[in-house]
Amino acid sequence: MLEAIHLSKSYSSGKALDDVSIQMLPGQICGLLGRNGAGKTTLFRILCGLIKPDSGKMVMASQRNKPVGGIIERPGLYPYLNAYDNIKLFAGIQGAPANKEAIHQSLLKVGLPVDRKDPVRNFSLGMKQRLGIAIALLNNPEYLVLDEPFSGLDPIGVTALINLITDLAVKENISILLSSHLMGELTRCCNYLYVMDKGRLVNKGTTAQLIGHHIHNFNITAQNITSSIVLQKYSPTIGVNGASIVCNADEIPALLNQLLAEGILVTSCTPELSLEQLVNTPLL
Ligand SMILES: Nc1ncnc2c1ncn2[C@@H]1O[C@H](COP(=O)(O)OP(=O)(O)OP(=O)(O)O)[C@@H](O)[C@H]1O
Repeated sequence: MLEAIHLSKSYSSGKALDDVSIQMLPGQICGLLGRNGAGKTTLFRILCGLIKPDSGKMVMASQRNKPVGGIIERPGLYPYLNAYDNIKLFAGIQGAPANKEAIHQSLLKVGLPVDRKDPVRNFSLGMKQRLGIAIALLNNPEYLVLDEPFSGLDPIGVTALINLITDLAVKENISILLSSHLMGELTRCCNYLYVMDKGRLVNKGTTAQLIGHHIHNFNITAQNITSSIVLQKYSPTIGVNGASIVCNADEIPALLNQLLAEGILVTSCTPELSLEQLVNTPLL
């Protein structure tokens, strides 16, 4: 387990981290949510050992030399080298195995082709993220931190990266911490969420707990939803293919049953996720 305990950090611009504590359990995928300037990157820099906190400490149960790997902001790649040579170079710098077999394994682990010979400047953003992750994994870390990994990716790229992250946590038993200012992506892959605002931790809990406590807007898709009587008690906003309602998450299962009994076939029911709700109504 990795524990960051009461971390604080100030810059000349002010306090970037104020008494922040988090935990990462083996194989857990944690999300760190926060608006721009919330302090996410500062926390990641401390976790990766790039800067020291003014106060607080990190406690890690690990036998490894370099237990934390990560990408802060963008993966730092050599754009004029191909993927193979990038890995070879970083493996050399980090003292990791740099033979052909090890490099091929690194590429395969993140779903990159082993035979692509052109420079990485030609790669899509998603491929560059994968290569960055391969480099972050060179020393077999137990903890991986990824700062804004979904930034700039299209929905297919986001889904592919979520699949890779989930695979790494399950198959390699790596604890992963991801940051984002968007809730949608994090709730799709994280078991546990931390919410930061102005350098402070303002909310935390399992993803299900946070959705259950804080999300009250739901979008229901069903073609014949306008004919529902039961939905009227929620004063729905009716759209072309569905309706939006405000209710508690624990009312949803019964409502879906009632809609089915009315002959309304719901094809999706999605919580409308909002960072504002998590920041403004803390659970801590
Ligand atoms: N090297 C630095 N020198 C001075 N101030 C800094 C430095 N790095 C960060 N800050 C300030 O600390 C605060 C937290 O910044 P940080 O980058 O950690 O937030 P963030 O949540 O990662 O934001 P973003 O999503 O915009 O990257 C901000 O007010 C920022 O301006």
